[in-house]
Parts: sequence; C-alpha cells; structure tokens
Amino acid sequence: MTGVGSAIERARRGRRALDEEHLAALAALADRVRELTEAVVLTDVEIDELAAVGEQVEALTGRLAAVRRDAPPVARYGGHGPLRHVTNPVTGLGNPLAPPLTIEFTETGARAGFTLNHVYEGPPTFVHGGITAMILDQVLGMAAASKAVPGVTASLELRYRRPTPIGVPLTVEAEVTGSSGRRSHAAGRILDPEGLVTVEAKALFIAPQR
Ligand SMILES: CCCCC/C=C\C/C=C\C/C=C\C/C=C\CCCC(=O)SCCNC(=O)CCNC(=O)[C@H](O)C(C)(C)COP(=O)(O)OP(=O)(O)OC[C@H]1O[C@@H](n2cnc3c(N)ncnc32)[C@H](O)[C@@H]1OP(=O)(O)O
Repeated sequence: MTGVGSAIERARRGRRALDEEHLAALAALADRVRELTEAVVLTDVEIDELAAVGEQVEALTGRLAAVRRDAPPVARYGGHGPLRHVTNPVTGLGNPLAPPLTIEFTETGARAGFTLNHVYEGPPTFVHGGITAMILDQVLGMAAASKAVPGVTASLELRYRRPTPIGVPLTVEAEVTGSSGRRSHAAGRILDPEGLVTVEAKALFIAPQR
C-alpha cells in the first residue's frame, strides 16, 4: 500500500490502545496540566516562586518521561469500538493543548459548545485567529467524515467577521455542502453567546489515494 491514507491507517493500527481506565487517568492528568497552563499564563507570583515552581514542574516532567512511547496512544470508542485519536489537539482528552471540544454529530454535520480561556488569547481579550482556524478545520473535517468521505484538508478558507471573545460560551457548527468522489466540501462557523457569527469557514477535504 502507498499514499497518505494507508500511511495514516497503518500508523493508527500500529499504536497500542489504552483501556478506558488508563484513558480516564490520562485525561485527568491532561486536565491538571490545562489548569497549570492557565495558571502560568495568569500568575503574578514573585520571581523566586516562578523559579521554584519551574524546578518542581521539571521534576514532574522527568517522572512522566521516564517511560516513554515513540508516538501518542490511541483508544477504542467505548473500550471496544473503532480506534480514535485521543491526543488530537482540538478534541483529544489526553492532550493538554486541546481545549478539549466534545463534538456531537447532527443531521447535517457536527457541532460543539466550548469556552476558551486566556491560554488561547491573541489580541487582548480575544481568541487567536489560528486557534479558531484549527477548531473549524477539525469540526468541518469531522462533519465531512461523518456525512461524506473522510479526508485530509486540501483547502480552508476563513472569514473573520468579528473578534471571538475569551471566557464566554461559544458554539461551532458545520455541515457538509457537497461531495464527489474523493472530495467533500463543508461549511461552518463559530457563534458568540448572542448567536452572532465571529468566524466563517469553507473547506475541501480529499481522501488520500491509497
Ligand atoms: C483510510 C483513509 C483515511 C483518510 C482520511 C484521513 C484522515 C481523516 C480521518 C478522519 C477524519 C475525521 C475528522 C477530522 C478530519 C479533518 C480535520 C483536520 C485534518 C487535517 O488537519 S489534515 C492536515 C492538513 N492537510 C494536509 O496535510 C493535506 C496535504 N495534502 C495532501 O495530502 C494532498 O495534496 C491531497 C491528499 C489533499 C491531494 O493529493 P492527491 O495526490 O490525492 O491530489 P490530486 O492531485 O490527485 O487531486 C485530487 C483532486 O482534488 C483536487 N485538489 C487537490 N488539492 C486541491 C485544493 N487544494 N483545492 C482544490 N482542489 C484540489 C485536484 O484538482 C483533483 O481534482 P480532479 O480529480 O477533478 O482532477
């Protein structure tokens, strides 16, 4: 087999799957690290305390790195379903970088509610545009995968209509707008608490040739 699609399949199958108990423990650790990251971004402690905490964090990193995988793990849906990517940077419960988003599938696509803290700030009080792009890429991709053909992002077009606020409940929604052969088209948006669109997106996903 050649091509990106088969390479993704092979890489996922070659990874050791976590059981549900192990995944829950990893997710709990990732939550604590999310709290740590927000605390780092907002801390106002003295310089000596910054250095002291840094030393403790370095020691904790050493404990985790003591037994290391070559690549992130996967897990099975519900413990025995298909393999899922548990460290995805948007949805991964096991990735502290991920907000994380819990995506639900709708009749026409996918949606999720989420709130972003100051870790994701770009312009003061607003979400960084690269973060909203990443979220839209993922949710449009999952809409396409669930309603049309799973594929990699070939193009992503964004229109930032108004700033996306930090610290308030946001919604992201996406729907499939067409598909043919290996190609799926999707459209979506991020909405603020008043239902106003902050970012609009259109994307093309292409199933890699095997
Ligand atoms: C078992 C297979 C699984 C495969 C799916 C893999 C993953 C998806 C799995 C689950 C999905 C679930 C949810 C999440 C999904 C997505 C969220 C985030 C995804 C990413 O974060 S993903 C990383 C960023 N992404 C890349 O890293 C892509 C790099 N890139 C490539 O891997 C190639 O570039 C590729 C494969 C895109 C095309 O390669 P290729 O060799 O197959 O292309 P080819 O030339 O044959 O084009 C075929 C037809 O598409 C037209 N076409 C091509 N490109 C176009 C473009 N940009 N605009 C308009 N049309 C375009 C041509 O014009 C032609 O059209 P025509 O057939 O009519 O001539």
